Amino acid sequence: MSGHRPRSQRGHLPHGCELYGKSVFGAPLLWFPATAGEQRSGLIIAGTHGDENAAMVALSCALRTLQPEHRHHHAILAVNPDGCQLGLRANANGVDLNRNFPAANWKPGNTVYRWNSSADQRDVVLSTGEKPGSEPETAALCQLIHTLQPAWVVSFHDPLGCIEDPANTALGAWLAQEFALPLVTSVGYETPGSFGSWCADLGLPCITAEFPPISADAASEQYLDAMMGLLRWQK
Ligand SMILES: C[C@H](N)C(=O)N[C@H](CCC(=O)N[C@H](CCC[C@H](N)C(=O)O)C(=O)O)C(=O)O
Ligand SMILES: [Zn+2]
Repeated sequence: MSGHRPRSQRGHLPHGCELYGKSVFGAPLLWFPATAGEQRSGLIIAGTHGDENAAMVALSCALRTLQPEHRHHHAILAVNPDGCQLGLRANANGVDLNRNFPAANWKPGNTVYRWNSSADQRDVVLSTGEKPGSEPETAALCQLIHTLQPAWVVSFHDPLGCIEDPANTALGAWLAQEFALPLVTSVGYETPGSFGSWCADLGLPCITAEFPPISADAASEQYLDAMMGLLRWQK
C-alpha cells in the first residue's frame, strides 16, 4: 500500500528520535519528532503504565510501517521506561505517573488500580509521589510539552476499551470510529493528578485511548491501520 514500508523493512525504528530526559533508573526518555509537521503537530504517547503495553507495540509497528514523510505528529513509545522494563504500572519509585502530574486536582498519599480485568475492585496500592510532578518522567514530559506546544495529545492506555474525549472533538470521534471503540467523556472514576487533568488545566486537548484487553500481537494486526492513520491524521 502506498506510504507503507515493505514488511521486510519494518524491523528498525526510523532514525531521528531525540532525548527529552532520563528515568529514575537513568534510562533515556525518547521522543520521535514529526517529519511532516507543516502544521501544528499533535503528540501521541503510550507506556505511561508499564503493564499496559499493547499500544506501545502497536504505535511502534505504525512508526516502522508508515513512510517517514507521512508522519505528521510526534510520538513517545514509553513515557515510563522503567515501569515497562519491570512490567509495573508504577515507575521505579513506586509512583503511578498518571497520578503525579502537577494538576490542580493532584492528591497526596496513595492511589489504587485494578490488578487485572478479572479483579472486582481497584485495590493495588501505589503512591502519587512526594509532590506534584515529583518524578523525573513526569517533569520531563511536562517540560517537553511546554516546549513543543502540541495542538493536542492522544494518550494510550488499556484495558478499559474506550475513547475518552472530555471535549467531544473531531479527533475523538475519528478515533472512536477508526479503533471501533465507544466514545465517552470519562473513564468512570476520578483520576486526580492525571495527565489529562494537567492538560485540561493548560487548555490542551487530551484524548485518552483505552485499548480493550488485547495482546500486543493482536493489537499490531487489529490496530495497525488506525494507528498509522493517527500518525498522519489531519483535520
Ligand atoms: C492494566 C491495569 N492492571 C488496569 O487494569 N488498569 C486500569 C486502568 C487503566 C488506566 O490506567 N486508565 C486510566 C487512564 C486515565 C485517563 C484519565 N482520564 C486522564 O486524565 O489521564 C488511569 O490512569 O487510571 C484499572 O482499571 O486500574
Ligand atoms: Zn494506564
